Amino acid sequence: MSDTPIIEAQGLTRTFHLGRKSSVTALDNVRCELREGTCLAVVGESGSGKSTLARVIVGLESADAGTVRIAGTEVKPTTARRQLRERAKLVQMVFQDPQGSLNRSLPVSVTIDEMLRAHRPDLDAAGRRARVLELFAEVGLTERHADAKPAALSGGQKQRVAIARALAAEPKIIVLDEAVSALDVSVQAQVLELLKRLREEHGLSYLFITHDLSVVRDIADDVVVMRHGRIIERGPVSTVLDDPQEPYTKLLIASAPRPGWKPQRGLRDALLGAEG
Ligand SMILES: Nc1ncnc2c1ncn2[C@@H]1O[C@H](COP(=O)(O)OP(=O)(O)OP(=O)(O)O)[C@@H](O)[C@H]1O
Repeated sequence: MSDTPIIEAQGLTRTFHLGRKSSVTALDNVRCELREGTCLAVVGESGSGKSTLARVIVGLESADAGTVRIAGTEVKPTTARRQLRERAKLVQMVFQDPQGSLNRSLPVSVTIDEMLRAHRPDLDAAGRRARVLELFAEVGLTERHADAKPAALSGGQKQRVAIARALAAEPKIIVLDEAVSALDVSVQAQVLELLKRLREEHGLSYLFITHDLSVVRDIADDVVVMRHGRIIERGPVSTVLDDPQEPYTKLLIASAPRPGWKPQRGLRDALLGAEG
């Protein structure tokens, strides 16, 4: 772990105009830092701006104001192939639904092969095949999985393929947007263990978007809490989750399911009305 930021975002603001009179400020003067080799979780209710923050940070979305520096270099949204490739070398994204990067009529290894064609021009077809199998082994899958079509794999296995695909670019950072949210609890725990191991082995840094506080406790070092496009609380996970200062964070924690938890009537209303 280190204190050197690998991502530094400052003053990020993004407003979506929905019509002549209506608009949503998805990001409102957001500042955050991801320290190299650590995992920063971004939590908050649906619509609080988590995905927009992730998309602006990786350059998929533009900001109206503010700057993002990755490994010391400012990144801007671009459609230029060369710049996109350079960006992808630094930062990869894994989404909630791995299906998006898989072609249902082709073996799942094809998605990794495509990534290697883009990022490892030094490899010929045999070299890429060997690397594909190495990457599958790294995420706990076999040659049989590599040659299967998406429909033959479980949700957890498809998410492992998505992680292998991200690793194929040999990035420094992986942005995971609700990447374990669709998995059932035991599969989720296995994928989280895999992510922890890969972080150690490859010295990766994670920006981890989630609404699930138990996942935050499991994998993250630091956390930022978002509400209405703003970061309202930040700090080490144990400080923020064990001793929250903001009423909204307290309600977020109180409303999170845990063993013995019973839903409380009106808690969500209280959450929505809490002062941030
Ligand atoms: N392309 C877009 N066009 C219009 N509004 C958008 C767009 N993207 C996001 N928004 C709005 O910006 C706000 C923040 O959305 P965002 O997806 O970042 O939130 P989130 O915290 O990731 O939510 P969720 O957990 O449901 O994915 C929401 O009000 C959303 O409707």
